[in-house]
Amino acid sequence: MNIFDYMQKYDYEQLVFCQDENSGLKAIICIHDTTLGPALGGTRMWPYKTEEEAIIDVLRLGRGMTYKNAAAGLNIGGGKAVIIGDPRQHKSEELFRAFGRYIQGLNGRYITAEDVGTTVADMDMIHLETDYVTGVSPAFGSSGNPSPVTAYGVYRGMKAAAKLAFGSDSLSGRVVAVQGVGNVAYNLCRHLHEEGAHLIVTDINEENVNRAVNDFGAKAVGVNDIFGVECDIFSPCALGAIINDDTIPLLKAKVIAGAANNQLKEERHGDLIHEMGLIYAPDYVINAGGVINVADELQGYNRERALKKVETIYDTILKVYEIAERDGMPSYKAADRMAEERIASVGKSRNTFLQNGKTVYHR
Ligand SMILES: NC(=O)C1=CN([C@@H]2O[C@H](COP(=O)(O)OP(=O)(O)OC[C@H]3O[C@@H](n4cnc5c(N)ncnc54)[C@H](O)[C@@H]3O)[C@@H](O)[C@H]2O)C=CC1
Ligand SMILES: CC(C)CC(=O)C(=O)O
Repeated sequence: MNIFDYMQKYDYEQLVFCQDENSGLKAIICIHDTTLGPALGGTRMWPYKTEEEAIIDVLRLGRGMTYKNAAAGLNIGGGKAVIIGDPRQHKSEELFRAFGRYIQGLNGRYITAEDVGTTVADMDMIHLETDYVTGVSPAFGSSGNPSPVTAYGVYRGMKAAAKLAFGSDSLSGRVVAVQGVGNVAYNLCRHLHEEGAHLIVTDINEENVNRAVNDFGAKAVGVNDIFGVECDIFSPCALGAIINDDTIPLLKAKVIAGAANNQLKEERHGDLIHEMGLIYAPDYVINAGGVINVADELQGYNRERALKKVETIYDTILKVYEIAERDGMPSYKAADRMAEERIASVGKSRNTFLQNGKTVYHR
């Protein structure tokens, strides 16, 4: 991979490699675009097989955050970080503190939070070294674990998608197939169960499957069977690239609405599901609840205000479909257009000179 060519193609600002021999830290921070504000996005800890795999992941995820934050109406740019390592084996105070010092060194250009493989306890350790971390324990005045709020946003977005597909946003009696019932999807299943939806779930982690079966009466199926089950809504809540050549022909759902980042393996898969008449709630629009919640901390956290904003994901999904219909394009492209237009217009207005006109938040 030619990194500079790729960065130029998608207009990345900065890629930071962090290593600390003492703690074993190997991390990469990606700052994609800070037109709207400091880059905010979580830190993923994952046992990447190669360094290239980690670089590609952080670049894709960081750019996704630019679009997510812009589409959510936040004054926040896009970035992400990855730590190469197994979250079950390689976590330590030294590692997260070393990582926190690298974040502090960026002086607010990048602000972190949780993602797959990291927890509130990890953010607390990062917080020992830097202020530029959100999703820290509520005891510090922070918003805590973003997953339940992400789940609430996905639930709201799923209702909007149901309205578009079925003419009613009620999920009562609807069958929802959920792939991956981890932190976000467990909370999503709770909302769906409370509204009277029927759940079909799968996960590579048996404990997580059993929890959904016991708590919400979900039906469990095998990991490869989830794509082809009879259902109204397919909800991808595990990892990315799950809408692809192998899975699309199996889908029986009319709606795709889930929490996972980067659900489309390639853009053409978004075109394909559009041609098939499926309603697709673009991933970064529907899963913005967590980042809306942690971004609220930058103004002094107010949960009520954050949840009110998360509720608007419902309207944002409807707006994306308005643009899609107006401009005759698939929903994923309409979401990109909406985000890009906002970044371009705010970027233009920032051309006016301001003494000390910094966009970095000081907490
Ligand atoms: N936690 C948050 O607030 C946010 C999460 N997301 C995205 O939502 C997704 C889920 O996030 P979390 O719930 O926090 O992660 P998590 O790690 O708690 O849950 C993911 C679940 O998927 C399962 N899984 C992994 N591969 C699988 C496979 N092939 N088949 C079935 N199950 C599989 C895992 O065992 C786990 O239970 C991720 O893609 C994440 O990037 C996006 C926005 C915010
Ligand atoms: C988990 C969030 C707080 C931020 C993020 O990285 C995301 O939305 O993917």
